[in-house]
Amino acid sequence: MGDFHSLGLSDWLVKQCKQLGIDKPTPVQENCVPAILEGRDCLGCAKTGSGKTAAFVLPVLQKLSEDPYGIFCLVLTPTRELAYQIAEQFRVLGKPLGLKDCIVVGGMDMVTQALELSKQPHVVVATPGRLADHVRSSNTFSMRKIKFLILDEADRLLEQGCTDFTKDLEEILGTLPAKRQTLLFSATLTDTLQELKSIAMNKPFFWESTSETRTVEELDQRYILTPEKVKDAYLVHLIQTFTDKHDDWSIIIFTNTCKNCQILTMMLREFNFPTISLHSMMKQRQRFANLAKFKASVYKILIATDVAARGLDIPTVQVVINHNTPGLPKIYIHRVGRTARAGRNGVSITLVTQYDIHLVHSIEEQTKTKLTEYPVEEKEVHKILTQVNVTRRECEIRLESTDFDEKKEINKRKQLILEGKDPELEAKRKAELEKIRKQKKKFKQKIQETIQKKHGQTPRMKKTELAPP
Ligand SMILES: Nc1ncnc2c1ncn2[C@@H]1O[C@H](COP(=O)(O)OP(=O)(O)OP(=O)(O)O)[C@@H](O)[C@H]1O
Repeated sequence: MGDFHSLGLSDWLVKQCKQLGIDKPTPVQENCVPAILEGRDCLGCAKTGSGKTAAFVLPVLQKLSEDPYGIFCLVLTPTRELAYQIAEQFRVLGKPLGLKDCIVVGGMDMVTQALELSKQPHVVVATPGRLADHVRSSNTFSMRKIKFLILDEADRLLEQGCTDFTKDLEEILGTLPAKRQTLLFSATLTDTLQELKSIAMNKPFFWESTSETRTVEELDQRYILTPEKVKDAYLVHLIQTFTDKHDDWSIIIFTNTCKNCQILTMMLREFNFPTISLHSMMKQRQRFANLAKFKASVYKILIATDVAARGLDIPTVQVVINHNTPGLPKIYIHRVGRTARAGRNGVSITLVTQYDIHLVHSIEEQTKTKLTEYPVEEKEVHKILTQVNVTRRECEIRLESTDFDEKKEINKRKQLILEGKDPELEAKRKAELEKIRKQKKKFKQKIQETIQKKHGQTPRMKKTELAPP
């Protein structure tokens, strides 16, 4: 493995890297940096925590130092927290250049952002929705001369998930020059490769790590098979065990909805665990504040929705717990990738109910790894089961007495109006879809039960002896 000099980077940049403890290039950096410096478009697919951010930040800074102007580079990323993290890397590595950056994300003041954009920063780091708003409403800045377009977590930006970025992306791409370098990075590019190749036009350099597995070797991947009603008792037991044994560990718990995130946070606090949450129903300033407190280890436990699944780089995270089994392998890959980063060790534990076993199988198939059972003293879990479930119910009642659901409804209606849709019609359509979804789920569960009855349990995944109360 060479050093950063041999990749074509200047002394000042190599020195900046050293100051950050970055001495030797990782494979994604070693392969992508020279191609980018040659002027090629680039698609880089490497595992979580492998240094993809520096793989695009370093060559951009090198080129910027040779011909500095603004706006030189635009980085798009799916989440607001990630935009701040990327901007920070640019700022730290680009300090000797006097780099000016501008962060354009939703939930923050638009006028301030417009003012900053008009000052022609070297680098703009943005989430697509808010930048598209600026493109539509303002003519005080131009991206006609940008040299680099970077899509970080590129596959997420192109897929039509719960937040669909494609329209905003189209609008933004329309304001960029055709002659530019386009760099696309993610740990999971393969599903969207064809679409990505059409964005990166001039015969992109494609680099993918050759490893058979799609998760890192340093990650110990575990599961616990549990009935739904015992999940929370397992969670409390796991956290108790980890916090008893390790002073300096941080834990991220992923859950499926904002409401569940809120309830679990309340519940764990009742058990005196230093817990904080991160989800999209929170005000943006609160989101940033909570993340900062977690990063500073003021709180050791972060409960989050998938808004925190991608990109966040917090070295102290030793454990990731999936309170629900992710429905898609790639979500699993990004979630568990919040630990075991940059060569460190880490553990992931996925709580699996009998109805999620097929999801685990498809995760294993995609990641080319086997999850192994996490040993738990079931007697200990039994002891706290009632107390945990009563506490959870109390938290649910407390949350119901607040305007949490109402706020969610208002937010949704606002969003629909902004998208030019009729909230009433949408509600009817959604109710119909929900009915169909429930019927399908029931049918699926019946089939699963019949199969399990016929064939007995999957031998590797024995059902835990604990029964729901
Ligand atoms: N060459 C290097 N040597 C040592 N550490 C590095 C090197 N390059 C980057 N790092 C560090 O590794 C950590 C992970 O890097 P980064 O966040 O860029 O990962 P990533 O590949 O983008 O992961 P994800 O897919 O989760 O977004 C960061 O803390 C970064 O400072």
